[in-house]
Amino acid sequence: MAKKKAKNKKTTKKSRKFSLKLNRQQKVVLGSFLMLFGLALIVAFISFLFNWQADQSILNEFSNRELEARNWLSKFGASISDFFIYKGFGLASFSIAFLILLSGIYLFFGFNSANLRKFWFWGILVMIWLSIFFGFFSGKYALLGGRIGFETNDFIQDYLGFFGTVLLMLFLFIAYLAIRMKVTPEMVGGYFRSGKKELQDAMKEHQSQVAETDEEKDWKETVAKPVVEDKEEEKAPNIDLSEDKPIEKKVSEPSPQMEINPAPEEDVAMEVEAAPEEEEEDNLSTKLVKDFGEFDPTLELKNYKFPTIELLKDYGGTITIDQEELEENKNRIVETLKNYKIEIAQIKATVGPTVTLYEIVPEAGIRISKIKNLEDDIALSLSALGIRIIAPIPGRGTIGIEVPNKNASIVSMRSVIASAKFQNAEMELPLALGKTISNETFVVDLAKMPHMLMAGATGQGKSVGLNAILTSLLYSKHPAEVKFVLVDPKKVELTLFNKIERHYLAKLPDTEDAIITDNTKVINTLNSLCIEMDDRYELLKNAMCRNIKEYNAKFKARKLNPNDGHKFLPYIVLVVDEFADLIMTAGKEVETPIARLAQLARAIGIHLIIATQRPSVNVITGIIKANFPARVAFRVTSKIDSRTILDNQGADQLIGRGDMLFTQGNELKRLQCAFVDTPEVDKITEFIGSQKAYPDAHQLPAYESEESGTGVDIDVSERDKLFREAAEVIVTAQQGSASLLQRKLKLGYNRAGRIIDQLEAAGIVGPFEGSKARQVLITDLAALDQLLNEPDN
Ligand SMILES: Nc1ncnc2c1ncn2[C@@H]1O[C@H](COP(=O)(O)OP(=O)(O)OP(=O)(O)O)[C@@H](O)[C@H]1O
Repeated sequence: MAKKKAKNKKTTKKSRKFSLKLNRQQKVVLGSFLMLFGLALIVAFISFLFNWQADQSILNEFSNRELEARNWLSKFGASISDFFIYKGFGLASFSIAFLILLSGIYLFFGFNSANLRKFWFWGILVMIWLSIFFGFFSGKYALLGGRIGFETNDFIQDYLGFFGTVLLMLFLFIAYLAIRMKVTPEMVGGYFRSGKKELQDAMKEHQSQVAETDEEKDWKETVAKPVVEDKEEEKAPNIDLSEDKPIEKKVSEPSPQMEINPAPEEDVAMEVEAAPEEEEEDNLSTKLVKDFGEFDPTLELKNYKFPTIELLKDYGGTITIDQEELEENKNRIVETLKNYKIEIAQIKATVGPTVTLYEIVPEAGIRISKIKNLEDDIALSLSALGIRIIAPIPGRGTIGIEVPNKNASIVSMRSVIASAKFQNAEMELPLALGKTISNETFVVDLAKMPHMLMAGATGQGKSVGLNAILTSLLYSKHPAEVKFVLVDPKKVELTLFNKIERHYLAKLPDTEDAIITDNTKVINTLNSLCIEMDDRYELLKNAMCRNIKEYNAKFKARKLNPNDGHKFLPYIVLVVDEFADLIMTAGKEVETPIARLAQLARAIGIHLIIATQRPSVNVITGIIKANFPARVAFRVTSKIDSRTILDNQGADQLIGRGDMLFTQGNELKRLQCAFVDTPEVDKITEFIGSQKAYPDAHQLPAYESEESGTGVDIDVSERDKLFREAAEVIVTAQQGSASLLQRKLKLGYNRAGRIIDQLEAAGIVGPFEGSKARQVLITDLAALDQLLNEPDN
C-alpha cells in the first residue's frame, strides 16, 4: 500500500513536472509574443524570397554593422529565413511561421489548446512532406525544398529510385487525406458525380448515422406528453375571524407567493474558435440540425406513452369548512391569549387540507416572544396535537397559529399532478410534493435542490412521500431523460418499480435486480455512481460546458460528436430508503461516496434523495447534512430529531399521515404530502412496464471494489491474461507476494492483488497470512506446467 502511494506520488510529481500551467496573464503575454513572432517570420520569409541572393553575403558577417541587409527584418530576418528556408525546409517553412502565429492566437484568446496539439502534429508532418516533395525540383530552384527537403529526397531516391520515391510520396499523401481529412473513395466519387455539395453531404450523413441511435429514422415525430385535465387551482378559503364580526366566508386573496426568481443565468461568453476546422464543425452542426432537426433522445422509444391521469385515484379531497370548529378554535385562541393579557386586533383563518392557519395581529405593544412562549398553553386549551406557532410569519407581519383540522382531507396525487402548476412547471425535475397550508400545489425542482434529505418516524408518510416523488418524475420525464437508482434495504417499499426496470432504472453491469436491497451492493453502486460522475465531468470538460443542461442542449444541437464519446446524459436520481440501516452496517464506506456525490454531482445531473427513520447525528452526519440543503421532515418523535433534520423544532409537533415540513435552507413550509397508494403505483408501473422498453436497464460503469476477487472460487475463464506469466514469476521466486508481481510484470496494485487471488484459487499460492508473503505451493516450473495442463485448470 505504502509502495502504491509512493508510486502514485512519483507519477503525480512526474506529471506535474511536465505540465506547463500558465495563468491568464502569462498566457496573454506569451500569446502576444508568439503572434507577433509568427507574423515577423512570415514577413521575413516573404522578403527572403526576393532578397535571398542579395543578402547572402551578410550571413557570414552578422556582426558587421556596416553591411545592410535588404530583408524587411534586416539581418535577423535574413538569418532566420536562411536558417528555415534555405538550410531547412524550403517554402514549407511557412508552415512553422503559421503554426507559431496560430499558437499565439490560441493562447492570447484562451481557446482550448487540445486542438493546437493536433495542428502542430499535422502541420509538422505536412511541412516535412512538402519539403521532400519540393525536393524533386530543388535542383533548379534551391529555395523550394530547402536543404533538408533536397537531401532527404536525394536519400530516398538513392534507395527507392525516382519512381519509388514518387510512389512513396503519393502513398503518404493518400494516407494524409484518409486519416486527417477523412476522405474515402466513395466521397471522391460522389464529388465527381454531383459536385462539392454532395461530398459535404456524404460526410455529414456519415457523422449523423453515428448520432442516430435507433433503427427507426423518423426524426420528426415527438413523444406525446400525457394528456391531463388541467384543473383550476383550488384556493384555500380564507375566513376573517375578527372578534366583533361574525364568521363570514371570504374569497381569499391569493396568498402571497414567494416568487423565486431564478438568478439570471450568467451570460456564457461564446468562444469563437479561430481554427478553420472547428468552424467547419459548427457549420456541420447547423446543417445537421437543418437536415434532421435537433437530436431527439426520446426517439428510441418514440411511441412511449406517458401514464394517464386516470391511473391515479381521486380521493375527492375537497376541503370541507366546519364553521363551528372554526368559531370554537377562534374563541379558544382569543381567550387563552386574553388570559395572558394579550389583546388581538384582528384574526383570520385559512383552511388547508389538514391544518387551518389562524393569523392574528396583536394589539400594538405586545411582544411576539410572549405569544411564542404560549405554544403549549394554546395547544392545551385547544386540546389538539400538532399546534405550531409561527411568530411572525415571514413577509406578512402577522403571527400564525396552525391548528390541525378535526377532519383532514386527503391531498390526492391526482390533484397535484393535474394542477396547472405541475403541468406548466418549467423545471428539469419537477416534484409535486403536495399542497401548502393555503391549498396551493407545491412543486419544486429537484435539479435545483440539488439533493434531499427526508426523515420521519415510522408510519408517518415517508414511503408515500418517496412514491409521490417518483410518481411526479414518471409523469413528467421520458425514460430517456431520467434514470433511477433505487436502494431499498427493507426490500418491500420500492419493489413495485421493478416493472419499469428497462425504462427508468439504472444498474451495475452483470447484476440481476436493478433495485438494490443488499448493503454490499450499495457500496459498489455508490462507487460506480462516483465513476459515472467523473466520466460525466470529463465529457462536460471536453464539451466546454458548465452543467448537464448546457451539455445536453449542445448535444441536441448536434454540436458534440458521438464519435468522441459524447452522448445524451439522462438525469440520475438516487433514492435511498432507510439510510440509517445502511450507515449502521457499512459506515464510512457508504458515507464517503455519498458525501462525494452530494458535494460534486449537482452539475452533472446526479441527485440524491435519502430517507431515514432515525434522524440521529450518527446517521445524518455533519458532512451529509452540509450537502443536503433541502430537507423534508415528517413527524418525528423528539425535538432533538427535529433539530437534527431541520435545524429547527417543529417536526415533533406534526400530526403524521403526510403532514410535513419542507425547507430549502430558508423558511420552513408546512405541507400536506400528496397521497399515492400502492395500488396506484402498481397501476402506473404496470402501464409503463407493458410498453416497449430499452433492451436492458441503463448501465452504470462497472466498479470493482479492492476486496472483490478475494473469493477463492474464481472461474478459470475469468483469469487474467498474465495469469500464467505471473504464476511462473511466483514459482521461480518462490515468494507469493503481489508487490513482486507489480515489479516484475509492471502491474497496478489492484490487478496484481487480483492475480494473487486467482493463483490462490488455482492452488499455486497459499492463503493470506497477514504481513508475511503467501506460501508458494508449487516447487518448480515443471510442476506448475503439469498443474496448469490439467483439464480443469
Ligand atoms: N400524504 C398522506 N396522506 C394521507 N395519509 C397518509 C399520507 N402519507 C401516509 N399516510 C398514511 O400513513 C400510513 C403510513 O405511511 P407510510 O407507509 O408512508 O409510512 P412510513 O413513514 O414509510 O413508515 P415506515 O417507515 O414504517 O415504512 C399510510 O398507509 C397512509 O395510511
